[in-house]
Amino acid sequence: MENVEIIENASDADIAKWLENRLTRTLSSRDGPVTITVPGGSTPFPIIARLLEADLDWSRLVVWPGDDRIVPEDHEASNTGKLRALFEPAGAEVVTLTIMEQVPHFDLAWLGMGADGHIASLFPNTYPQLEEARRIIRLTPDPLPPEAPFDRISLTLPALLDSDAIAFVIRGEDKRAVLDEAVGGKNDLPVARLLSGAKQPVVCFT
Ligand SMILES: O=C(O)[C@H](O)[C@@H](O)[C@H](O)[C@H](O)COP(=O)(O)O
Repeated sequence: MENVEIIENASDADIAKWLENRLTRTLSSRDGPVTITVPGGSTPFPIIARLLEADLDWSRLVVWPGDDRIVPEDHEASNTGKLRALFEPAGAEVVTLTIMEQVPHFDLAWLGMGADGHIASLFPNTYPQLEEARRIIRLTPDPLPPEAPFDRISLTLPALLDSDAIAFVIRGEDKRAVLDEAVGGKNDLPVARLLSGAKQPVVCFT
C-alpha cells in the first residue's frame, strides 16, 4: 500500500510535534473549525498532554472521540472524560458521541489498534463493513475486553475514512506484526479493512 508510511521508534514528543505541525498547517490553510477524531485506550493521553503545550488556536479545534465505553464521563474508563479534561481547559471543543450526531469530515483521523486488530471499538467479531450506512454505532464487544469490559459506541469505517489523513500510534511487537500483515493484505481484521478503503495518506507511528 503506497499510501501507508511507517515511522518507527517514534516517541510521544515526536508524535506530538507531528500532530502540532499538521494542525498548524490546517489552521493556517483556512478559517473556521478544524475537526479531528482521536483514539481512547491509554496510549494517546500522554501524547495529547505534550501536544497541548503547543501555541495553537485551540478554540478552533473540534475533537471527536473515535469511540467510547458506555460509562459516565467521570468513570475511569471514559475516553470522553479524559479528552475533555485535557482539551477543554485549552479551549478546544470535545464532542459527546451519540448515535444522533451528524459526523463531519475529519481533517485527521487518529487511531490506535488493539493486538486483535481492532480499531476504535470495531472489534473483529463485529465484521466492520466499508459499505456500512451508519457513521456511529453502539455495540457489545464479544468477548468483552478485560481491560474495558463495557458496551461501546464507535465511529464506523466510513466515518473514519471520511478524513484527509489517517494516523496510527501502534506500539509493541505483537501489534506491529498484526499491522504488517494488514498492510500486506494478509489478514482481514478491522485494521486491514480500514487500510483497504483508505485512499488518503496513512502514517503509522510504531
Ligand atoms: O477505547 C479504546 O480502547 C480505544 O479507542 C481503542 O481502540 C484503542 O485505541 C486500542 O485498544 C489501543 O489502545 P492502546 O493504544 O492504549 O493500547
